[in-house]
Amino acid sequence: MFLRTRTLARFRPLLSPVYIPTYRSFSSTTAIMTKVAVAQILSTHDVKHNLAVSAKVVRDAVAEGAKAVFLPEAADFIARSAQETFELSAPLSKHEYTKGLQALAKELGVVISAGVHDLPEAYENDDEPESSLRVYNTHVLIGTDGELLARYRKIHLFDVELQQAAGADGVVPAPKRTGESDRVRPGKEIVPPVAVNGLGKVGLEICYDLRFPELHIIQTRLGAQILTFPSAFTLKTGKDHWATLLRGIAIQFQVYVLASAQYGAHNPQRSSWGEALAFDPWGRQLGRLRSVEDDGDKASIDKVYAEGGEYFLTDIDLDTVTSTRKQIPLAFQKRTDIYGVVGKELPPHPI
Ligand SMILES: O=C(O)CNC(=O)[C@H](CS)NC(=O)CCC(=O)C(=O)O
Repeated sequence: MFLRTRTLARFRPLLSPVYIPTYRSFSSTTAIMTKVAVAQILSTHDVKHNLAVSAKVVRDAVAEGAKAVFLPEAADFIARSAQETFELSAPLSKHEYTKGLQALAKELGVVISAGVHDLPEAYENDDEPESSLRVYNTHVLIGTDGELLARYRKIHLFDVELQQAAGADGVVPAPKRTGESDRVRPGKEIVPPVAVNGLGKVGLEICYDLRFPELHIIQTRLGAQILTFPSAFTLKTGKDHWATLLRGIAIQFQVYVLASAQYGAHNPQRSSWGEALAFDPWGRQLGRLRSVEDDGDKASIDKVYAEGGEYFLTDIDLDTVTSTRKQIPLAFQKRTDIYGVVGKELPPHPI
């Protein structure tokens, strides 16, 4: 009893029924549809080029009526080493790529979401040792006046060892290690969803975060109606996990899911799966771009991508959030009396 009371008290702010105002207005609102673009590009270590490609995507999408454009993780660059990642990174106030997007957002009156790499501002008290080369893997949301609406630094880092398929000779190569935390500092905060005109409340996540439902729970309890995942998925996990996880999130959290993606070979050591996707809160697919597997001839496709990105347009209609949540009222059926242990009290998963 004591434990349960404490647990509930701690989570009380997150348990308030944040959806109620939306329900009240359900029958009286007329649908407001907002067109958005979900993009995929092939970033390299050439920041100027990546900015030019990103800007072209944004301009083209806006010309077709997009009010917001979603660019992928690491849109500013994908570097060839930790050293290069550090050298190409800067505090956001001095960040060439982000400032370029801010100027563009203001010029065109568009909202832009993008993944970038940043370093602490001079005033920030960061625990990282002076000698560290690690940067933040950051999602910026830029408003129509070019202002920074939010900055979310990725909290879950992609430290994994993926088994590789056997080669033609039957020999299984050593597992492929990706140590994102070798070059990235973990973010320390969840950013509450950002209210954006016409889009409702936008929750900011990044790539690997999508595997951590705790973050989606918190984002949706705080009111998120859209969850955004700028990403750069691996070929192996892109093939088996990417689309399924994203659709599952849309259905389980009754949100729009917008997942922009990196596509193709960034350098000889590193490729991304692509397949930018969007789902509505019912789980219907709203748009999809190609994965590298869709393209037999990777080299020629990469050339297309090196010259420009791709995007699809889709409409966000907040009534779909409301109607989905009204039909299947998950938020009101939570058994928080039973699963109050989810969170800090839960012991680590025994391997
Ligand atoms: O390195 C950069 O500059 C940008 N960061 C990334 O590309 C990150 C870290 S390596 N990629 C992922 O999180 C892939 C997750 C993934 O593929 C999965 O969850 O299966």
